[in-house]
Amino acid sequence: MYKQRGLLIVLSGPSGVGKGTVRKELFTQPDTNYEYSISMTTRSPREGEVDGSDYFFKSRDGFERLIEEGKLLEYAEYVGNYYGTPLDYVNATLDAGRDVFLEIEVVGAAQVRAKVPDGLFIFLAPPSLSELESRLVGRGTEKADVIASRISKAREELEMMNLYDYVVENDEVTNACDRINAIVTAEHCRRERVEKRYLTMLKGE
Ligand SMILES: Nc1nc2c(ncn2[C@@H]2O[C@H](COP(=O)(O)OP(=O)(O)O)[C@@H](O)[C@H]2O)c(=O)[nH]1
Ligand SMILES: Nc1ncnc2c1ncn2[C@@H]1O[C@H](COP(=O)(O)OP(=O)(O)O)[C@@H](O)[C@H]1O
Repeated sequence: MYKQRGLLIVLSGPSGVGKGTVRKELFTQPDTNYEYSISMTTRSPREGEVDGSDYFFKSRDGFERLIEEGKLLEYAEYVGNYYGTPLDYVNATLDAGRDVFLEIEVVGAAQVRAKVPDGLFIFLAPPSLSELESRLVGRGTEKADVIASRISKAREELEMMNLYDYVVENDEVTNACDRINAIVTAEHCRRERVEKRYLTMLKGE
């Protein structure tokens, strides 16, 4: 029996643009139907971050073992730390027909694009480069040298914008969430139309 898999939604964009903020806001909305995939990382936890909730915090050896065992859908090294998406969780959730939401950087997103071409890829863009820099500085979670690396990385990351299905500006968090929800709803409608067409064709065989 034909069963529609869940939709893989990828939210990506430069560090400091507000991905985490927008994602957290989306997941507080009662009608949000996506499952958030918690990533693995070798980065140290920030104050208040909880293992298994914000990230699964891993040692470098432990992470490299996951890579060798093929347990990651994608991974990337980002400013000195590994980040990656657990493959089994994503597959099991999609197979159960539920949507999965990934919040990842651009190199990993490109790997997901190659493996899951029917995913929905959304790039979160800042209103301007200077606003991006002031958000990174204003967050105050990194030291000056790390902020400088992230800002220079952000310039490269912005060049990847044209590889995405949609670009959403994060001017206000609520606006960005509304735009993302509208895009996901439209994608569901499109997929339903395609599925109906397919099932009608099968019946007519
Ligand atoms: N490729 C990849 N990137 C991830 C993953 N999880 C988080 N990231 C990205 O890694 C970058 C650094 O994350 P983090 O250190 O938490 O900083 P922050 O997102 O800027 O607060 C961000 O761009 C995240 O979106 C993942 O599983 N895979
Ligand atoms: N729309 C917005 N307007 C102003 N500040 C924002 C907005 N979205 C996020 N921020 C702030 O920008 C900083 C970086 O946001 P964060 O979600 O940590 O970014 P990312 O996860 O992309 O690195 C945080 O201090 C956050 O409060």
